This record gives sequence, structure tokens and C-alpha cells, in this order.
Amino acid sequence: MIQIEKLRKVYRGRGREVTAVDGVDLTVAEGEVFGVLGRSGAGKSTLLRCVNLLERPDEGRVVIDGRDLLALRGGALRRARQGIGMIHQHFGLLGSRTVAGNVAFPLEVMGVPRAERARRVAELLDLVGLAEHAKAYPARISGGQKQRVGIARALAGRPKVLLSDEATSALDPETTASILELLRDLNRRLGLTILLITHEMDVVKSICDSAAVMRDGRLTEQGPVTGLLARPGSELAGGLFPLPPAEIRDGYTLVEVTFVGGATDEPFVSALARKYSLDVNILGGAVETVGGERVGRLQLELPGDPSLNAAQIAFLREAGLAVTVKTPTPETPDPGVRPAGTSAAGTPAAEPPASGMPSAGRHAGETSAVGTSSAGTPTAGTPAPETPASRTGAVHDVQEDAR
Ligand SMILES: Nc1ncnc2c1ncn2[C@@H]1O[C@H](COP(=O)(O)OP(=O)(O)OP(=O)(O)O)[C@@H](O)[C@H]1O
Repeated sequence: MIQIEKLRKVYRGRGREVTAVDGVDLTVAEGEVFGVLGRSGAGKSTLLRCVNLLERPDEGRVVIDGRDLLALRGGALRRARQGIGMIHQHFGLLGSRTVAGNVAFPLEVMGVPRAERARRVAELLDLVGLAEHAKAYPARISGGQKQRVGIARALAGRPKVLLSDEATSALDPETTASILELLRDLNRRLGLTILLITHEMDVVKSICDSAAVMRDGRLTEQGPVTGLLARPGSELAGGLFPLPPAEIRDGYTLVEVTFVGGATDEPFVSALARKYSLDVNILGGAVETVGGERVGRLQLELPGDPSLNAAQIAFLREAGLAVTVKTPTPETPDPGVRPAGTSAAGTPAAEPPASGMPSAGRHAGETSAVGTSSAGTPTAGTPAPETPASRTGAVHDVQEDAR
């Protein structure tokens, strides 16, 4: 539905050049919710604004629903752009118009006759749950309601594509959740393709089928969210499942295990411990439901150097897990985005509820902290304390293997 090829946008002015988008290739399938995640200044807004030509790219192609936008002019371009709705962080409502008046505005511009306009506005307000507020003015409604008006207005021209520019960044967590739920609902009911930009990992986790990470104008990784989460070294996985600082003890092997879907049904840690008579130490981890699938990351410590644990690591990989063996390094990478479970101010959210092993059944949407244990049958449910007799130090991947 959306194809972006070799897109490049350079801002020039006052003897200065800023390459905001630097050769981006991106494909969003029809009916998909695709999130572009990145820190401030990464180029996300520019990328999004190039998709509906609010910014004209310097190079590259933007193809929406089979039409090459940069090749269109005049009426053809206007019609193509009507097929692309957009919502914004600060809503952009007209304060002098009622809720209904704001939604009617694009229909007036399109020349839709009055009676049909009234019908369509009523239908749109119903769709976003604002039928009772049709006559209210923006100053009298909440932020979440304002964004609902923005969404109704964006859908006025029956677009196939909706662009979302940090649509929930100005909202509190509860309202954010309700707006994300509405977007997901519209995506399913209308078959709407959604391309959103965000710096919030939780947004990607909640509604995105696929995602990309953007840094300095480039996409550093992209693909289906569950696939990225299972990829060792993925920034997305690191941001979604921030693990405590890893500490490698002499004579031990530290591994990170990522699992998606079915693998979580198998009690692989206890199976490993039993098969090799090992004391497996669970240093930290989390399990979440992403895109309807259970996904998680665990940090395990196995007795013995990595060279002595080859069979154990192979066992985990054969169980369908992505395994990364860690080794000391001076620095850990900075994902550059707000991790999941942190507030707008960047402070950690409340401790997730303690619960059992990831192999045990979990409820959708639940986050589970897995605490430290050091027995053949690992226990869980306690927050991971400082590991005694360990030395601090960042770690990096020496051995990577996606399933
Ligand atoms: N109109 C402009 N003129 C000049 N430079 C610009 C313009 N708009 C953006 N930039 C620069 O382009 C780069 C990318 O900005 P952009 O707004 O696209 O990033 P972003 O990831 O959306 O960040 P934010 O979330 O803070 O908006 C930044 O260095 C920014 O300063």
C-alpha cells in the first residue's frame, strides 16, 4: 500500500544543510499498522510529511496504492492526497468551530453537498464515539476527545491510508491506550493502513504489526515486530524488554534468550537444568503479549565458560529460541527511544507484577518480571536483586543466532 524508495530530504538554509531523511526504503502492506520509532531529530516527522508531500523529497519515490505521488500534478495529486489522512500530536482543531464543524471542514473543501455532509459527519462522530459531543467546542473537551475529533476529520475523505504524527504523545497513559485501541479498531473495521511515528516503545508494542527504528535519517532495522524482537542485538527488543545491567562472573556463561509464540509453552529453563544437571541462574527477564503473541527475553547464567556450554546453548536453539552469548565490553548501545513501561517523563513505571516462569500460562497484555533463582528448578516471582559475587560491566554480543 505504501512504498517508499531511496527517499532523501535535505533542508537547506543559512549556509547549513541538514539531511533529515537519508535514503529510506520502506514498504507498508495493505491493512498493516506500521510504526517508525526513533528519538527526537531522527527524521521521523520529515519522513511522514514526505509520504503525503507536505514536504517534497529531494530524491526517491513515494508510491501509495499503486500511484507514484511525485509524478502527479494538479487535480490528480489532490485526489491522491485525499486518500491519505493525517493526525497530529497537537490535534490542530479550529477553536472557532464545533466538533461537528471541525469534522465537516474537509468535506466542505471537497465540495460535498450539505445534506450528505451532515450524514457523513454524524457517521464519523459515531465511529470515534463522539456523537454526544457534536455541538461542543474544542476548548470544552478533553485531549483524548480532541484526538478523536482529529481522527474523525482525517477519515472524512474515506482514506485508505492514515498517517499518525506522534498522535498520543500529548496524552496521559490511559487516554493513550484508548486512542491506540480506537486506531487498532479502525484499522480492522475499515481495513485502514496506518503508518505512525513515535518515540514510545509502548505504542509499537500495543498496535504495530511491523516497525522500523530510525536514527540519523536512516532506518537501522525494520520488519514484523515479533520477528525483530526475536533478533539478537535488535534495538527494538532492547527497548521493549530492557534487561538489568548484565554482569558476567568468571567461570560462568551469560546468555540472553528471546522467545516468540510457541516456544514459551515449553518449560525450557527447567528442561535445560534437568537434562544437564545444571544450576541455571535467571538474572532477569520479561514476558509480554505483542501482536497477540507471547514474546519474552530472559537473561540466564550457566555455570562454566562459554566453551563448556556449547551443547547447552545448542539445546536452547533447538528448542526454537534465539540465543545470544554475552561477553564484556566497555559500552552498551543506546536505543534512543523511550522504553516500554516508562512514563512520559522517562521514569520507570511501577514494578510489573511478579509471576511465574515464562513457560507457565500468562494472560494477554501481562508483563512479568522474573527474578533471580539458582536451583535446578528455577523459581520466579521475586524482583531480580544484585547478583552477589559478580562484577559489573556492560556486555555485548559475541555470538548471534536468530532462529
Ligand atoms: N523545516 C526545517 N528546516 C530545517 N531543518 C529541519 C526542518 N524540519 C526538521 N529539520 C531538521 O531535520 C532533522 C529531522 O527532524 P524531524 O523533525 O524530521 O525529526 P523527528 O524524528 O520527527 O524529531 P521530533 O520528534 O523532535 O520532531 C532535525 O535535525 C531537524 O532539526
